[in-house]
Amino acid sequence: MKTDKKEQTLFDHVGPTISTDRDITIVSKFEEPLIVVLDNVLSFEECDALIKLSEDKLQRSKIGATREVDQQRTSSSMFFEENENDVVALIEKRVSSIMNIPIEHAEGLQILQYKPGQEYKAHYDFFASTSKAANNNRISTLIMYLNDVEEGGETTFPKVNVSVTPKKGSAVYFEYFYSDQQLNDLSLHAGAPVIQGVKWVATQWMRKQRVRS
Ligand SMILES: O=C(O)CCC(=O)C(=O)O
Ligand SMILES: [Fe+2]
Repeated sequence: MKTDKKEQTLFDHVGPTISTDRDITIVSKFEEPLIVVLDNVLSFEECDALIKLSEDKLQRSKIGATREVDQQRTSSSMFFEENENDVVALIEKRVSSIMNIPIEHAEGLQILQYKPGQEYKAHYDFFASTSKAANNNRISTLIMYLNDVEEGGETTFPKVNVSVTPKKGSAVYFEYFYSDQQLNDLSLHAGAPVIQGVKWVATQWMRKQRVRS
């Protein structure tokens, strides 16, 4: 007999809200792989501050171990250093409680900007098992939306038919640390092309082991 027992998840919050220094609302949940839409993750002031702090530092996004510019990802981006300023420090703390992973496992917060026509084609956030980075692989992601997008720019999970519309201050969380690799493979996702307006997001990736001292 096949037992459909669900696998343990990293995200362990129960009930409709997560209490951090802000009360974060759980808007919706897709169960396996776990994909959670969250509201009230960032204040509008924090969204504006992150955009302002990163605006002058944006560069064409690079991907993979070779850090090459690629058609896969046409956005512009930058990384904050850990604890780079008070806004980032407070957000990192909050994000760590949402993701239920110690801050020492967090990569630097990444800011992405997409203009009309720009996108991030379907990909996995974890590194291929053949890659050196897989020794301390990513296990979960939180994508925070820093503005409303006029048209387009949804985060889509094509294998499970989930689509999340950017909304200023809200976020989508997902994880891919299941022992069943088939579940991890369902976390394939994309940033759909922006049609009208600009899209800004902040992405937090967590690693299995610590990356900060
Ligand atoms: O922009 C998006 O909606 C997706 C971003 C993303 O997948 C990432 O930063 O890894
Ligand atoms: Fe991603």
